[in-house]
Amino acid sequence: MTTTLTLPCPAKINLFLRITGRRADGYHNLQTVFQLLDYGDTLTLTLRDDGDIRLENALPGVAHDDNLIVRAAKMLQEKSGSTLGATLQLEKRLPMGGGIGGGSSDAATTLLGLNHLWQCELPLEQLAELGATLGADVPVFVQGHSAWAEGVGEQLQAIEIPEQYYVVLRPPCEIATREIFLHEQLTRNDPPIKIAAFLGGHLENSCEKLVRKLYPEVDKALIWLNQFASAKLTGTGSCIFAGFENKRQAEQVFAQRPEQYSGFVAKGVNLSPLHRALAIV
Ligand SMILES: C[C@](O)(CO)[C@H](O)COP(=O)(O)OP(=O)(O)OC[C@H]1O[C@@H](n2ccc(N)nc2=O)[C@H](O)[C@@H]1O
Ligand SMILES: Nc1ncnc2c1ncn2[C@@H]1O[C@H](COP(=O)(O)OP(=O)(O)OP(=O)(O)O)[C@@H](O)[C@H]1O
Repeated sequence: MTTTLTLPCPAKINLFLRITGRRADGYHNLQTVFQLLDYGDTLTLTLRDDGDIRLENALPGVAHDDNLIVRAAKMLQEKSGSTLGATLQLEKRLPMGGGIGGGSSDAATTLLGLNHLWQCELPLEQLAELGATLGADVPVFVQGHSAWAEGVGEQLQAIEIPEQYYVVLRPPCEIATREIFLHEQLTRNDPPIKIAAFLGGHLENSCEKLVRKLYPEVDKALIWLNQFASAKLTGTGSCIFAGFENKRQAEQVFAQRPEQYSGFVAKGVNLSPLHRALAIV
């Protein structure tokens, strides 16, 4: 029986983001394409038979019980009726408040990892539904495929995207998703498009104009990266990205970045590294 698993929590970028309306509960209906990346956090999950859920390393500013990893584990315990517990160790690489889905991906890896260790055998659809209550980006990480998404990101259609290398830069600021979605100047009336429009053209992120205005550091970073390739905001920021045909080109651009930008180079992948590791295809 497996008692320990070490699993990836990949990042995502939104290749474009349209906001098509606002629901009665205040959440926004979106159209986006989630591109999964082969870079992210790493989570080690070890079985405990006393039922406790213990995350060993705290994140700055996040209380133990508020961490999405702990919340996901407790939720699965409750839904599955399992009496088992887990010790969890997180190696955090993804910047928080970056629009690259770090917290959501950690939660998804927790759900899939514990589903396996505790032998709950809940199907991915049910785990995605559970995950959606923790964060709008959890379902795509649970389903594990780059996807066209609608609704608040839970209506997913897996798609194959030509694999490219991305430079992802993190300007020196953190942006709360909530702040952008609550802002009165956010564009909320993008006409809905069909998937063919994405496949055939160049689409924008509807949060970008507002984020550039509120966060001049993001504006500056986009101007810098745009010298090399078309650069865009992911999610509600603060990270930005640009795609390149090969790893060498991406690494050359990344190496020239001004020192105030952190970030990474990653390959866009259609199948999640998590699903590859768990051999769920
Ligand atoms: C912008 C995206 O990153 C695109 O992938 C996601 O939709 C955001 O997902 P997330 O960070 O998991 O967001 P959540 O933690 O679910 O929501 C944070 C806050 O953002 C607002 N929110 C979020 C998603 C959405 N479709 N509409 C919203 O209005 C809500 O005020 C919510 O309280
Ligand atoms: N395991 C976790 N990792 C990161 N953030 C977490 C975690 N658990 C709780 N949080 C909280 O969630 C907030 C959002 O974190 P996250 O890294 O997912 O932001 P994001 O990259 O903007 O996400 P998204 O792309 O989904 O908008 C953090 O500021 C933090 O307070």
